Amino acid sequence: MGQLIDGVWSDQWYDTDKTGGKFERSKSAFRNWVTRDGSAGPSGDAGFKAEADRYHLYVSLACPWAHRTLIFRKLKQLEDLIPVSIVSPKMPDETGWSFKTDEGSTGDPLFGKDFLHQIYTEAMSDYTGRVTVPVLWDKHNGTIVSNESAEIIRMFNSAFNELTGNSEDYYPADLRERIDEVNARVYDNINNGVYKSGFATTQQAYEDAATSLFDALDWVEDILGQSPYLAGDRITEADWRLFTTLVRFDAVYFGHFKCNRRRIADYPNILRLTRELYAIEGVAETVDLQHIQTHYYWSHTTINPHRIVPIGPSREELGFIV
Ligand SMILES: N[C@@H](CCC(=O)N[C@@H](CS)C(=O)NCC(=O)O)C(=O)O
Repeated sequence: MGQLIDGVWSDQWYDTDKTGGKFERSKSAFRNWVTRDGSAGPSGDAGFKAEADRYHLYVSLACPWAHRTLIFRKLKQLEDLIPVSIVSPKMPDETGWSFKTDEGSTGDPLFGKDFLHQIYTEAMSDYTGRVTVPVLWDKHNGTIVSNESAEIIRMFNSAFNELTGNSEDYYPADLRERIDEVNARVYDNINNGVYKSGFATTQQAYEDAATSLFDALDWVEDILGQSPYLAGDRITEADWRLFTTLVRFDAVYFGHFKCNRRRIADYPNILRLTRELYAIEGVAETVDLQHIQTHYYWSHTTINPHRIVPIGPSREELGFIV
């Protein structure tokens, strides 16, 4: 996995030497917010007003973080307002994410670039850091609004409501404290926990991450035994943030990332939630198992040097379709 250094691509893998074999995720760099009237959001600059034909979303169908933004784009009826470009599922160290159409990318209709790192340098010519999806691009200011999925879904949740007429709220004021609390544990131990387990380079770091992951899944299973959703009786952001990890779990994290104490299919309540969310209109079409499996097994050659992509499982085998 490479990164940009002073605007130049460099093919370095994550350095876990300094952290005792532990994978540590770096912070996203672009942190502006689209708001209803263009005023500043919780971070970054003002000047990103919610408007039609202004923003463009770059995603990978394989990536759980980008997947959150695709789901919110559907749920909030933003498809006509915010077009999307999809990168190739293959992410080689030599180039990072690409727009190769013969590998399943849509290409880059906006700029005609070959690689996602060129979108980052289009925004900031001397950018240093990781080149990640999702990216929310602003055509008006010619820059990246945000490359932080947790914040992009909050923008999608409310900033465009007047344009779409959709006022569904997945982060309602009365549940915020509970949602934040659930998100914190789910992020650290589950969403990012699978990566900490898979990218660990010492036995101890792996065992610590995998153990915390399954403790957290047991905790989620308990919550879902008492209430239909993570924050009570309404579907919220907390459920969607967990969902994108759940739909990948048995297909890639169980094998490729060695998260193999149990499958999601072994947790009745978690499986029930996964199925229910999967069945919501528009959601199944955001789940692309081929991109998911190809990305992980093909791209991480330190874990899977021969790039062999397994033959399954299918949606039916995963139990998503009842
Ligand atoms: N904090 C970011 C993380 C995004 C992220 O790590 N995306 C991965 C794909 S799943 C990526 O693009 N990785 C490329 C890299 O780290 O070089 C977010 O949630 O938006």
